[in-house]
Parts: sequence; C-alpha cells; structure tokens
Amino acid sequence: MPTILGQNQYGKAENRVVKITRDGATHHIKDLNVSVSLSGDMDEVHYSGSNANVLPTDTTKNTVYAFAKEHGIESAEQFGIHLARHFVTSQEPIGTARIRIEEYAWERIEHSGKGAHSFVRKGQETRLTQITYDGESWEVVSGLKDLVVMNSTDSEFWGYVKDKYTTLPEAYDRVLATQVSARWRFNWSDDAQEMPDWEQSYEQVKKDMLQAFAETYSLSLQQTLYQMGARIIDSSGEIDEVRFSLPNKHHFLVDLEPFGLKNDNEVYFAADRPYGLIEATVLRDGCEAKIPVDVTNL
Ligand SMILES: O=c1[nH]c(=O)c2[nH]c(=O)[nH]c2[nH]1
Repeated sequence: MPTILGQNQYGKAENRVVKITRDGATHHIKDLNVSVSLSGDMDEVHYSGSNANVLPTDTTKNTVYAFAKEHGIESAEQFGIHLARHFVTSQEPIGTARIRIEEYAWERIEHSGKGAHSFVRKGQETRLTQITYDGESWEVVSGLKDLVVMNSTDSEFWGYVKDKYTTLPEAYDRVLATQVSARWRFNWSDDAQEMPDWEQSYEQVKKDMLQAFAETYSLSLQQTLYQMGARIIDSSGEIDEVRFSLPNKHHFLVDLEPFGLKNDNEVYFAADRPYGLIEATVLRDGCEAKIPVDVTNL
C-alpha cells in the first residue's frame, strides 16, 4: 500500500524555565512552560531517516534557556516572538515555528523580614477539612493543599552525609520552592467547649505558614518545615498538631557556559520529578500525634 507523509512537526515540549532578576534585595521572577514546535522541509527524516535538516529538539531546549539569559523574559509574547523568529530565520529547512507558552503568575508574600524574594503562586490553594464524630467526641483536622511558594534566595544546603553515590554539590545560595500540603488538628473535641472561629483560624494558619516560610533563612527544607509548624502552634492555641508534606520543587541552574553565557543565578530549570519529599509533624509539647503519617489522601 503506497503511503505518503502528512502534516508533521517536532520540537521540545514543556521547557520549564524560571528567570530570576535580582535588583538588589528585590527579586522578580518569570516562570514559563515553553513548548517549541517546528515544521518545514522534514520529509527525508521521516522517509529515509536522514537527519540533515533536523535541528535537534535538545537544541531547541537549550535555545529557550539561552534566550532567557540573553534577551530576558519581558513577557511571554515577547519571548515567544524572539524564539519563533530565531528558528525560522536561522534554519533554512524550517518554515514555521510555533511557540506555546504557559505562564505561572506569582505574587509577593507580605512579611516583616528583610528582602523581597518570597513568593506565592497565584491561584487559590484548596482548603480541606475532615470531621470525625463517634457520638461522644469530635476530631477536626483541617488543612490545605497546592499552596506553591518560592524563596529566590536565603536558602542553603550543605554539610550533609556523603557516600560513594553522592554527587550533589553543596549549595550556598539556592532557590527553595515547595507545594505545601498541610493538615492541622484542632483541640476542640466536645460540645461543651467553645468552638474556634474556623474561618479566622484558617486565615491565621495560612498567614503564619507563609510568613514563616518567607522569614526563615533556610539551611534545609526540613528546618523551614519545622519553623512553619512551630509558628502555627505558637500563634493558634486551638491547634495542637500540624503535619506537612513538602515536595522540594528543585530549581537547577542551567549551564549556559557552552553558549558563552554566564549564568549568574538567573536562569533555572524547574524540574517536576523526581522531587525530594520532606514530611513531618510538629506538635504542641505534651500533645499526642494523631494525624496519619500519609496525609496526602486525607
Ligand atoms: O532541603 C533539603 N533537604 C534534603 O534533605 C535534601 N536532599 C537533597 O538532595 N536536597 C535537599 N534539600
């Protein structure tokens, strides 16, 4: 059966690029997911396997990161236009470049610490609660998930155990980002007790969590987690226990040296997996831990 090739396109999809612009202690971030799709004179690679016209998808990825450094990211549109023009004008076989970009918006975390390098991703987190009643006593465990936060500085990680499989370089100024999943248990347990103001309590917990994240100079995500939990327990007398599940959303500095560019802590690859997963409970002293270890299904 004779066949012919129909429409075809190729490129690297979902290049996660985070650009941090450091204006003294005030940082600005642009966080994009960039997909490149190229088409043109690509019959041969499909018919015979000749790659003579093929700019590798890997190169299209590198171009995204290099352009973030060379041209900055003013807007998704400006960045996409630059990229599309580059591929079409620099590569003879490429007739059309389609650049798709998703942009994730961040806003600053208001806090009383110094610097302006703490951000929370826009878009509402999901608020959760679980009520259990056995006819006598109540257990109320509330929480949230998908609260994404980032510190673009004031995070280090070094002094850890090194064995023959350890390759991680020590970090003295890294990005710290996580997607908070938290559950907290109220000490209200019977109808005779006065009920907490649930709405106000939630707002206070969220505020304490964000501010502790922003204000902690972090030597590990574990340390930041503990500070977040301790801040909640300290300021909310109605809560005895907090459990966190914090994925370490790694941001790797992109090596731009091969392109003759210096990456001065500006352009990052935001990896989605694998991720470190840091989980712990913080308790009011003397209280019992009752929130299950695996909170993510709760
Ligand atoms: O904050 C961190 N805690 C770790 O336990 C860890 N492990 C790792 O590789 N990176 C990090 N970062």
